[in-house]
Amino acid sequence: MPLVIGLTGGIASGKSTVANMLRDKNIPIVDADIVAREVVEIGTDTYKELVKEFGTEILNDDKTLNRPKLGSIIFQDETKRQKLNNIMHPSIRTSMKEKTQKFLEDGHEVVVMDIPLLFESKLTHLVDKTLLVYVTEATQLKRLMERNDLSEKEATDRIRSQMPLTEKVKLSHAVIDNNGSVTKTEQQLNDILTNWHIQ
Ligand SMILES: CC(C)(COP(=O)(O)OP(=O)(O)OC[C@H]1O[C@@H](n2cnc3c(N)ncnc32)[C@H](O)[C@@H]1O)[C@@H](O)C(=O)NCCC(=O)NCCS
Ligand SMILES: Nc1ncnc2c1ncn2[C@@H]1O[C@H](COP(=O)(O)OP(=O)(O)OP(=O)(O)O)[C@@H](O)[C@H]1O
Repeated sequence: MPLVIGLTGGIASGKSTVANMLRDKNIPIVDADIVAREVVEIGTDTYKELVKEFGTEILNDDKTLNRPKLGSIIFQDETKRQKLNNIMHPSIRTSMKEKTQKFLEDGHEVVVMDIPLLFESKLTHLVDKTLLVYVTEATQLKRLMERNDLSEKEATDRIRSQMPLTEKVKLSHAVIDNNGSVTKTEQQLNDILTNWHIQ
């Protein structure tokens, strides 16, 4: 029986780090953040709707999306973020379903969907198992500020725009604690895959 795993977490909790470990095991990953970039390439319907809603101020000189600018608008304004979600999420969802289906048709037994907003967007029906990458809020804040070069306020706004990771723990089939070393994270991942009879 093929298995679709929903890999989730919070912003900067370590989903990509775990996704890379799974990729090294030749498990295909369908990454929502990558798909979210594809659906807003210049000229797509989603791109046009975004410009209509938020104006040309969200574009760079070469007409590509100015991601830091759009991020600074939507992460400090819940209403605007909801508008962005309403414009982008349908096309992201459609594309993710198609990509996953394609991997299954190609004969892959396990496919991972990496979806940061798996619980917030109520997408759990798309997957068989949910795997959470958990960190404390202190670790999350520190890693997010460092990785994205954000102020504490900017990083906190982003974290607050998502369901608390402590809530996601209760909803997940398995949890990886990524507060420690990458090696410890990999050991936990391997144990979970063994439990799920994947390796
Ligand atoms: C606002 C955008 C342009 C900022 O781009 P940027 O390159 O700075 O960030 P990136 O795309 O790498 O996202 C980083 C993380 O932010 C968080 N995040 C992104 N969008 C949202 C959102 N609408 N609500 C809550 N958290 C979000 C996720 O944890 C994601 O992994 C971009 O995040 C985006 O297009 N967001 C809308 C699409 C979306 O909801 N993506 C989340 C996965 S479905
Ligand atoms: N166990 C760890 N120890 C130290 N640093 C880590 C660990 N895991 C991840 N990091 C670092 O924390 C940051 C966030 O990790 P990563 O990019 O994997 O998170 P993410 O959940 O995919 O983030 P996003 O959803 O925002 O794209 C990165 O800079 C990464 O190198």
